Amino acid sequence: MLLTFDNVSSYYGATRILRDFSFDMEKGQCLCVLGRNGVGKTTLMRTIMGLTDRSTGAIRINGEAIEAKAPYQRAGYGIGYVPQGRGILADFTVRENILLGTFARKDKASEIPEICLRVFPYLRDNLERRAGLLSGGQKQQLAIARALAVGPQVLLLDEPTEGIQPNIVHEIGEILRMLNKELGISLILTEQHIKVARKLGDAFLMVDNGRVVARGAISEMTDALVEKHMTI
Ligand SMILES: Nc1ncnc2c1ncn2[C@@H]1O[C@H](COP(=O)(O)OP(=O)(O)OP(=O)(O)O)[C@@H](O)[C@H]1O
Repeated sequence: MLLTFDNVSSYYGATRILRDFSFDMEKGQCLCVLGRNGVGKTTLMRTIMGLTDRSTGAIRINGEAIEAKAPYQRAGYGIGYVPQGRGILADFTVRENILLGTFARKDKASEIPEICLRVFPYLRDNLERRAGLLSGGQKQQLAIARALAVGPQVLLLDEPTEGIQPNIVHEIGEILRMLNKELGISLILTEQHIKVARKLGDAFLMVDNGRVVARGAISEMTDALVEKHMTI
């Protein structure tokens, strides 16, 4: 298994957000994490990276326990993170933003890895542009490029299509599909667009109130399940 969560609880202060959370995912899969706002999807991503205040239970990457590792060490296991809101540094150039991703690499590469620019020609042609000047879709490309600079075996994407113009949602979806199916990078994504989830996902995880309430192959994600756990 690429990633395993075994009875994980995760906390902000004394508040437990994830509750006895268990799942696993195979290498090469695209896993879609679904659920209403506030149920703990972002907290799941942050728990994988070690960014919540505290967690209990076991987290394994390729069978190796990482729950005691610091966030930068987890990145070194090949986990790239595209946070909600993207976390782009507006005053830095495109080049500088991508280079931030390389700091977590084990080989300490100081050049922009070729893959980042091959996937995103716009970024290749605008390396010295200030990142704050980019459009929403271009900033999302930059956040994905920065995560790719880690050299990831798995990419965590928190609402990659949020705040992006409808015509660009499709484009981001195509890029993610290519990373997953052609380059073999595993994906974990939270997604509000059920259509995008159904198109990209191999497996799903439905979350409600900090718990896994359903999981399985994406073909098993019925409309009834979506209705029950996603409509307000
Ligand atoms: N830094 C924090 N400190 C305390 N509580 C937090 C913190 N971040 C999130 N929470 C709480 O944890 C719960 C889960 O939030 P989380 O952001 O993981 O949900 P989500 O499913 O990703 O929702 P959204 O789609 O709105 O981002 C919420 O009740 C939220 O108020």
